[in-house]
Amino acid sequence: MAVYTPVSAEALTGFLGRYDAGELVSAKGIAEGVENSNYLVDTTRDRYILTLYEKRVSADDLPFFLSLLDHLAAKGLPVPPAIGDRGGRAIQQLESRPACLIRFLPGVSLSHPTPAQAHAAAAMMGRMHRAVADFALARPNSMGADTWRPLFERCGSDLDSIAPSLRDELASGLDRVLHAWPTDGDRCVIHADLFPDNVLMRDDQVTGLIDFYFACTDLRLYDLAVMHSAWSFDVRGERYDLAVGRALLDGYADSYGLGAEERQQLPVLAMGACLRFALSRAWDWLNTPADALVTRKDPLAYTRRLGFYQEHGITAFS
Ligand SMILES: Nc1ncnc2c1ncn2[C@@H]1O[C@H](COP(=O)(O)OP(=O)(O)OP(=O)(O)O)[C@@H](O)[C@H]1O
Ligand SMILES: N[C@@H](CCO)C(=O)O
Repeated sequence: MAVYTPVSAEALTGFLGRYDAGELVSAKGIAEGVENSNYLVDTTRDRYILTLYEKRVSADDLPFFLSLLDHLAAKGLPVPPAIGDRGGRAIQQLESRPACLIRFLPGVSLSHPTPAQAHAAAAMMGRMHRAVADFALARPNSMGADTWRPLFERCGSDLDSIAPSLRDELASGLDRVLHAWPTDGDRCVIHADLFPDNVLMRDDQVTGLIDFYFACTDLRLYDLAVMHSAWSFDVRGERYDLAVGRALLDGYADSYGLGAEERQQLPVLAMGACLRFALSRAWDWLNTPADALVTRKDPLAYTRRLGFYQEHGITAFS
């Protein structure tokens, strides 16, 4: 569960006192998520999400993320902006961590998306890519292709303690993908982590896109490739769901467009996405203390997907 930083009732009451947000009624740690500490906060006025930013989110990046959320919300996308206190400040300190009070969005996080849900979510991604066309800020991808080999080297031979030959498998994947990585192609601000658990839905309607803390400027289609790798497989990465995979591409094509040449780039972009998540999960696997409250995510679920894309290439996207 992702509650790294406990928040005392006294500290939370003091924090809420800076806002026109009513009096504290209850606060519960949210089990989902691995990156930040999240609480569901009910007050006499409304329901909010309280996020305390942990290891991977730098306080220096928060203005970028919050401006992006404001920009998208102003364009009518269902994203959760941070709330300003009485002085208009959205970024606070709480229990010695940067913290924001965030608008609560309705809906439930998906665990097993249907094709109709995949279609709606990918169409929303396409809307998001259109909506950032006039967003002025940029942020390099802190988990972009240029970071994968250094991260692989930092994991070192310990990778083979996760699974025999994992190091060799990732090494050959990196050689293959980095050699073929596109140097051209549309770039824009992307979400970069649009997993099913970062989309809130009611039936087949998207009610929220959340967790923008990897958002960055990178290849636009890499965002779709991340989504394809995250949505189109069972959790262990063993079974590919053709109907969901197709629905993602159709949904994106309907709202943004997807040319034949662009489709050709998807296999290498998806293999890159697999390396990115296999490596970040492997790093966490090797570096999460045994007594941590967070559930480690399985890196092998992404090496299996990598194997699938290597085997099937463009046929996975037709
Ligand atoms: N604005 C919101 N409205 C409603 N629920 C939310 C909101 N933000 C977060 N949540 C809930 O909190 C959970 C964890 O949030 P989030 O995914 O942002 O955490 P994280 O630690 O950054 O996760 P991740 O592992 O996906 O990077 C979500 O799955 C969702 O259930
Ligand atoms: N969505 C990521 C966690 C954030 O990097 C994963 O499932 O590995």
